[in-house]
Amino acid sequence: MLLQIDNLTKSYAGPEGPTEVLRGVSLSLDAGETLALTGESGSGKSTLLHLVGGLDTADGGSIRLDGQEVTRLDDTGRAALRRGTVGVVFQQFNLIPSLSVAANISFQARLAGRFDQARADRLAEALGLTGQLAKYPEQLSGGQQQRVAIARTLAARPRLVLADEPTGNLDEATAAVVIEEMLALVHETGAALMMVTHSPALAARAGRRLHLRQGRLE
Ligand SMILES: Nc1ncnc2c1ncn2[C@@H]1O[C@H](COP(=O)(O)OP(=O)(O)OP(=O)(O)O)[C@@H](O)[C@H]1O
Repeated sequence: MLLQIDNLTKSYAGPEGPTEVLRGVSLSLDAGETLALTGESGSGKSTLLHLVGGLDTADGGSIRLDGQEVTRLDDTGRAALRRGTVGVVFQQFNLIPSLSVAANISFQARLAGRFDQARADRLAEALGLTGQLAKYPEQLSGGQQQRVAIARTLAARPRLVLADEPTGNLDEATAAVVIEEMLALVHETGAALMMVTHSPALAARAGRRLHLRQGRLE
């Protein structure tokens, strides 16, 4: 089992005391599996991805990823997890402004020690970025930046891809390319994919679908 989540809980401080955002979430994901997570706005989808990606800490429960207990990792351990095991495509693209598009795409793969120029070139081409490689992030549209963030994640060949509305800023044809590339990575490397989406078409491409309602899976 690549990912095993048990009874995960998370609250945030609100104006009227703590709000429970995740109320005992359990799920597991094998290598090679794809999962779409749906649920209305505020149901806790992004929070769940952040916890699995080690970007935030849980209040209770456990997240075992590739044999490691994520909830017990310190900052250094979580950084190592993001460098080597998990690739995230989140709504904030977090591109590095001082690096060209080409350098942004290769950045994570180099950190993970898995850089492969041919793969980076292929991804740039598939995602329609070949003409943008010498530019800097601020010179790109939102949809182009999103594609760079996706290429960067897939170039590093993570074991688990966490994607939060990965096609949110993209037209239908580009969205279809993005999902094909994510599924190809899973197929080629035996990675797993967990994506949050409001798009029924995107959710339909995943092998499994789970719905989050008020912090609980159904
Ligand atoms: N850092 C935070 N501090 C306080 N409250 C937060 C924080 N992050 C999220 N929340 C709250 O937790 C709840 C769940 O948020 P989350 O972003 O996980 O929902 P979501 O299902 O991803 O929603 P959307 O589809 O709108 O992105 C919301 O009520 C939100 O206001």
